[in-house]
Amino acid sequence: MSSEVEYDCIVIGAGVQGSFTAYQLAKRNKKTLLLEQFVLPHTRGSSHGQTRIIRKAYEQDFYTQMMDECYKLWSQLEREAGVTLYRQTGLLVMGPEHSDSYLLYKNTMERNNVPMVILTPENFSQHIPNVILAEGDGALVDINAGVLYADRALKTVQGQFQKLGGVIRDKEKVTDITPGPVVTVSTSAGVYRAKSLVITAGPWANKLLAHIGLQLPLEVQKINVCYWEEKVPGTYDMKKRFPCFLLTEGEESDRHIYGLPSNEYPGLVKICYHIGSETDPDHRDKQTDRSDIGILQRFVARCFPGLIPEPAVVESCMYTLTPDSHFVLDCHPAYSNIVFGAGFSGHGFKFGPIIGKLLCELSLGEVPSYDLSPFRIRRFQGNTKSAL
Ligand SMILES: Cc1cc2nc3c(=O)[nH]c(=O)nc-3n(C[C@H](O)[C@H](O)[C@H](O)COP(=O)(O)OP(=O)(O)OC[C@H]3O[C@@H](n4cnc5c(N)ncnc54)[C@H](O)[C@@H]3O)c2cc1C
Ligand SMILES: O=C(O)[C@@H]1CCCCN1
Repeated sequence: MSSEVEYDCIVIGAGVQGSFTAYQLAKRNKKTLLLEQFVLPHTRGSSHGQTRIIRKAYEQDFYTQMMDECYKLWSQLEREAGVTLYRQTGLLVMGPEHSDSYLLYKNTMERNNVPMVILTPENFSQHIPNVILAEGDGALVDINAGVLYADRALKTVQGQFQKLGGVIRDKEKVTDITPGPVVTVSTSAGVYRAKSLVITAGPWANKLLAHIGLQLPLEVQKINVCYWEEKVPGTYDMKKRFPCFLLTEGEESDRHIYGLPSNEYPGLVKICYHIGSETDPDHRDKQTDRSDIGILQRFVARCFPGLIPEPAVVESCMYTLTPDSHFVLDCHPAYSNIVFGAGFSGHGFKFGPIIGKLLCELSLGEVPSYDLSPFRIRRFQGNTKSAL
């Protein structure tokens, strides 16, 4: 079936970034088509699952500063749609008190006046019972951080997009892209044209970019999403405002750990390792490496005495990592009407509303609202393969 309609913009990929981009375009009265290879909703990419962390605690000013507006955009969407998408729990940041990473978090938050509480080893257990702070670790709480209801957020933003007249076509895999002043996009079911194109294909980014002669230095990893059972139900519950937590980066392998309070599966706390194993997104389930689970078991046994140190549920999700873990937001070097957002490196969900706004601005040829230099492809220098 071929369509004669010419769109202002086509967005490829209905994960969190593509859905927010499409929504922003529709808000700007642009005739927009959102294409998705799978039947929605699906669990094969990076945006599925019930919960994600939202926080201002970052090592870099630019992320902390973008989150100012981003919190406002999340609550604007909540009001517009009449749904709850965010719940405040706080985020506990723990790391060796004098390490570079821990100090970067602390200093960035102080510099940007992010509301926080610093916990001493003496008062830690009073505020955070049932967690053991490692010897020599500092601890602080980003007070306004919390949980985003991820699946609900995706459904909401896609619904708002459709209410604004946007068109979603799922179960349509993009198979070819022909650049030009009007871009032609072929799918498994049709051919579409638009003045501009946005590619937000998550782990499939390089497969899509290959059609337009571009390859980015991205690594796709499968993450084992582990849930751990409470010995006494309710000990680490979101309703009791048990916080999300993360360990700051460090040399030791057991530092790349984070968690969210029990919520989606009653009595189960989500605690995961922030490093996965390389995978091909079309063959995700062939990757069966579980070496991270041993690291998590030792951590849970040591620091979370109220949990059974054996995962009760293990699910899968994918990260798309850049070499510096910063996002890619840019225009194609040769075709300025093709823009892309990729490499969200396991921390992009909370930024969805801002990413949507920025990709919308880029696709309309406008000056972006934020300095995009940390996100441009020129930072990869020799790493970007262009066949042009
Ligand atoms: C375990 C885990 C925990 C995380 N925790 C957090 C967190 O706490 N906080 C946070 O902010 N972020 C977190 N993230 C990161 C965040 O979820 C991702 O950065 C974000 O979901 C990336 O969204 P995306 O839209 O880029 O990719 P995706 O959600 O993968 O969307 C891309 C879409 O493009 C579609 N697509 C691909 N190719 C084609 C094609 N040829 N034709 C049509 N459609 C196509 C795919 O099917 C997919 O639906 C986490 C991620 C994981 C995996
Ligand atoms: O984006 C986040 O906030 C989390 C931090 C820990 C790793 C997974 N992503």
